[in-house]
Amino acid sequence: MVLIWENLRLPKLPKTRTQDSNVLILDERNYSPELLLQTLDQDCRKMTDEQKKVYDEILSAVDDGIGGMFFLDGFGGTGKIFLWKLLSETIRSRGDIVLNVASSGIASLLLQGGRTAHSRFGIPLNPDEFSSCTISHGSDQANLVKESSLIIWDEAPMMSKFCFEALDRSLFSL
Ligand SMILES: Nc1ncnc2c1ncn2[C@@H]1O[C@H](COP(=O)(O)OP(=O)(O)OP(=O)(O)O)[C@@H](O)[C@H]1O
Repeated sequence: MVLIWENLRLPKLPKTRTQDSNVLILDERNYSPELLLQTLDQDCRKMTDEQKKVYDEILSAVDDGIGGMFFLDGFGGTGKIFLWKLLSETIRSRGDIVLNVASSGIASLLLQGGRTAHSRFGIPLNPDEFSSCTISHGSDQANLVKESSLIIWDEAPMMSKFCFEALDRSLFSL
């Protein structure tokens, strides 16, 4: 007997992706697009002209895939976290990944899905000019970073420059 597979109405299995078993990636993609779009719709209208300019510039760098680094400075209460929230919601509503990190545990609590930069990237506690992060090539943590479209680092100037250099060095080797 010959079975013609096309004629058997078997359910189609979803395409498997290499990252489907990475719980860190699954966790970062576990946001409801419908809920995100609902709050986005309201909050996007509230943006000031200055916030909109920053939002557009960062988002177009993400969309164009050109990469880049942006430093946003402003007095307390001028809406930096408000902007991080909008950027995160926009990118997450598309099913893409944003890594929200902060220099301190307290600051990370204000970010959606926030973690300390030390914990997210495995930055050593006392870095020097030769330090690298503990994140290793091929690990779930490394694949999460590679899959991410944007990293938001709140209160970045609170950290030693060696932390950024360690991360930069490590990202090159992933
Ligand atoms: N365009 C806006 N429309 C309405 N509310 C806003 C807007 N921008 C900021 N806010 C609100 O103002 C308050 C302060 O904003 P936010 O916490 O984002 O400031 P911040 O610059 O991150 O402050 P800090 O540096 O102290 O952490 C928040 O309640 C935020 O929701």
